[in-house]
Amino acid sequence: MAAKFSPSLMCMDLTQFREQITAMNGRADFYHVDIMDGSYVKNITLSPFFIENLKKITDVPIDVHLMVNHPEDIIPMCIDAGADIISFHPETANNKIFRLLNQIKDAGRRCGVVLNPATPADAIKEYAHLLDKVTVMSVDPGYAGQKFIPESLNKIKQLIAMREAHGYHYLTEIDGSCNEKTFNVISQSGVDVFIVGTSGLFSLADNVSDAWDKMVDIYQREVAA
Ligand SMILES: O=C(CO)[C@@H](O)[C@H](O)[C@H](O)COP(=O)(O)O
Ligand SMILES: [Co+2]
Repeated sequence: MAAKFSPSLMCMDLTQFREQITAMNGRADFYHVDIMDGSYVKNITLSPFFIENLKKITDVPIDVHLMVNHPEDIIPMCIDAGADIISFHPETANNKIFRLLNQIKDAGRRCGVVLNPATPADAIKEYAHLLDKVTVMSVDPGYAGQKFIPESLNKIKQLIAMREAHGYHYLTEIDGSCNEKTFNVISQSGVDVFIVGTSGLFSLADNVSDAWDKMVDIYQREVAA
């Protein structure tokens, strides 16, 4: 399967919201929307209000990454705002994981979980059959621009092996510091989706179309190397 790219929109230039989204609409496989509560992680970024406005100018699937202590409070807002895929951190929902995954699925949306660098792959084994996507964090959650954690690559390989062994259908995805320095090692893990933020995409050029072309060139050069 060819690599899929999902720009992390907390890293976009919000002064150019419409221009950047229009330029990426024919190119992005998903839009990654980080929602934080200032408590689970000490940062606050995008919101259901952002999703609602994004939805007006795109058909690209909107993929929400919830970094919040109470995903049950935010999931209904994301569904109402038009999110297509909703993922949360399993540590924040251990006493309600089946209820939340089924709530997302019953609304006709896709569901996923996001694994912190310290959370093992087999944490998902009781509900892996329900998941449409598993995201592996390759930085501790909360901020853009952090250093890549190479231990995350083995987890992706384990998730792919579990998928093959049991016939699960989830996509695998990596979030954190996907860029020129890491594209090659990440691609060797077999991951399906790369989330690209400041270092991998938005900092490459002022114009996001040029930045996208550069990113693809860099990816092809690094992965072929
Ligand atoms: O969830 C997060 C951070 O908690 C990510 O989605 C970042 O938005 C992304 O990793 C930024 O990209 P980099 O700056 O790491 O390249
Ligand atoms: Co994220």
